Amino acid sequence: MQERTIVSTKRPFIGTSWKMNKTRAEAAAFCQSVKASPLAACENAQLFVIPPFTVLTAVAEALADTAVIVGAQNAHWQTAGAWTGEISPLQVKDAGGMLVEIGHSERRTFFNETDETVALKTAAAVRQGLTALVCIGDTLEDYQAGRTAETLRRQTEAALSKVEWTDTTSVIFAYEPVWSIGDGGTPADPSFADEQQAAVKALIERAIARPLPVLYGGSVNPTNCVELATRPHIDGLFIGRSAWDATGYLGIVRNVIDRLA
Ligand SMILES: O=C(COP(=O)(O)O)[C@@H](O)CO
Repeated sequence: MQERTIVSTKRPFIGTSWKMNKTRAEAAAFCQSVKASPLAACENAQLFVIPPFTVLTAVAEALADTAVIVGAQNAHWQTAGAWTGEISPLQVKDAGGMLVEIGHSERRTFFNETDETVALKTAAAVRQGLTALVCIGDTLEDYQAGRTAETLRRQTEAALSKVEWTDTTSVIFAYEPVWSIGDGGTPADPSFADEQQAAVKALIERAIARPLPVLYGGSVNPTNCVELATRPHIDGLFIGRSAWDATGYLGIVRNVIDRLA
C-alpha cells in the first residue's frame, strides 16, 4: 500500500477520475499499462488516479511501487456509523487511498452536495491524513451572468472554512467549469481559466496564509493540455474522458512534461 503524503508542491499534478467506469479487469489493464511505462516513475509531475470504490484497493496495490497516487471519488464526513451506502475517510485510507475528491459538480448537481457538506467532508478527509481534492466550478448560468468569480469565491471559502491546518494538511483545488465537463462540454479558454485560478489562489492565500495548488478540469484533451498546463496559475490537470484509457492518459502526461522540461 502507498504510505506517502502529498503536501508536494511538485508541478504539475496530472490525474484522472474514472467516474462510474471500469470493471476489475479493465482497471487491472489500465494499471498494467501505466506500470509498463517509464512515466510510472515520473518525477516531473505528480500523477494520480481516482478509480471507483470497487477497485480502490486493487488499484492502490497495483500502483503501490509507482509514483502514482491513488484516491477515492467521495467520502463522508463521519468516521463510522449508520450511513447506509456511504464510505468514510477512514475506510478510504484503510482501502489504500491517499486522496479524496470532494464536491465534484456531478455530486453537487445529482447528489445534493452543498457547500456545507463539502466543508464537512474536506475537514474530515484531512483529519484522516488524506489529501482533499476539492472541485469548484461555475454553472453555465453563472458564467453567462458574469457570476463565475462570485461562485468560485463562495465555494472556495466554504471548503476551507472547517479545516484545522497543520504543517502536513494537504488540500488541492480543481477549477472545473460545469459547462466544460463531460460530453458536450466546452473546454475553458486557457486565459479565462488562468484568470479565474489566479483569483482563487489569491483568495486562498488571503484566507489561510499559504498557497494551495489549483488544477484545471473540464474537456482536457491531448490538443489543449499543454496550453492549459503551461499557464502560470494552472498547477495541473484533472482529466476525465481523454484519460480513461491508459494510452490517452500517458499521452497527455508526456505532452505536458515534455513541454515543461
Ligand atoms: O469531470 C472532470 C472532467 O471530465 P472531462 O470528461 O474531462 O470533461 C474531472 O473532474 C475529471 O474527472
